[in-house]
Amino acid sequence: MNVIECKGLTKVYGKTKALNDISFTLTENKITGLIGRNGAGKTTLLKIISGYLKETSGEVKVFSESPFNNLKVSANLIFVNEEMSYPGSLNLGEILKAAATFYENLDMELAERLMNYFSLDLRQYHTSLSKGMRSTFNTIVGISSRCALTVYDEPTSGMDAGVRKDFYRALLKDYIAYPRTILLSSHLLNEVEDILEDILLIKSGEKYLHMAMGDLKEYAIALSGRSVSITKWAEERKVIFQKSLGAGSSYIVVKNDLSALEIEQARNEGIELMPVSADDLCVYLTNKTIGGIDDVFSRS
Ligand SMILES: Nc1ncnc2c1ncn2[C@@H]1O[C@H](COP(=O)(O)OP(=O)(O)OP(=O)(O)O)[C@@H](O)[C@H]1O
Repeated sequence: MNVIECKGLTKVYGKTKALNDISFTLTENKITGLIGRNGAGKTTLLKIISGYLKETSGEVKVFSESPFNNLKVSANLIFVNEEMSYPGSLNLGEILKAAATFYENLDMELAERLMNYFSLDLRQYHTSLSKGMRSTFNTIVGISSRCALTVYDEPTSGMDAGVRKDFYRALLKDYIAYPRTILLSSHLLNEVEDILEDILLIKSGEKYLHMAMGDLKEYAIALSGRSVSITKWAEERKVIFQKSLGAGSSYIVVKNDLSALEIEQARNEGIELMPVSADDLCVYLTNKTIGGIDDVFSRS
């Protein structure tokens, strides 16, 4: 079943086109990572899906309905981000109780065990929490609500490394026990790649790719060797990333569509072929230039 369907989704803020003609479909019970650089449009996309913002044009359907101001959609969806605010008069325990009246699958026992593990007191107030503790509480609400669609926007912002790891582990464990559709945004693919099944990469408001994590790991290949040989290989294909290694050597990343014959030919020319990590590849694909930051310092 399709949980999210976007067709030609566009969002314009004044003169800024935050999303430009994005189309994709998410099927149920998968964890998808929405990856993109600062300003790529991740928050805008997640807010439209979650019904907080209206699209400018195109179509978005969540559980086959338009999500904007739609109570039926919001009862089955939780959007977790750092802007989550709660009535100041309620303590954390009361917030959880109020959430349980809206989210019928909320597991209060799990929420309390997670609160205890992360040293959060049910009697504390949201406003008195540190940034990292607020994120931790918000993610506890997100996990224990067990909504059919859980949307996280940079859920670990402010958390220390230990809490981040624990959060992703808790999310994965609960997801395995209670499968649901999870869409989470991050700039840092290496932090989330172990729990992702699919990746949706956006760049400057446009969909760049949407594929299984396993396919992303095979998407590109790096060639390293003498610059004269590498230049020849680069001429024949689209280069995703390139850098000089000094002493007449270069490194390029290209799409992994080399034939067995080409691979043999490259090796015979003394070129080393290497895999490219999914994390590095996402950075290269979303760089503004194919040389990355080195281009700024290059005078030639
Ligand atoms: N309320 C707004 N008014 C005007 N422009 C906005 C508004 N919200 C976002 N934008 C612009 O839309 C674009 C996408 O912003 P968005 O916050 O969706 O990106 P993002 O990928 O979530 O970024 P980050 O990773 O930095 O949080 C940016 O150019 C941003 O400046």
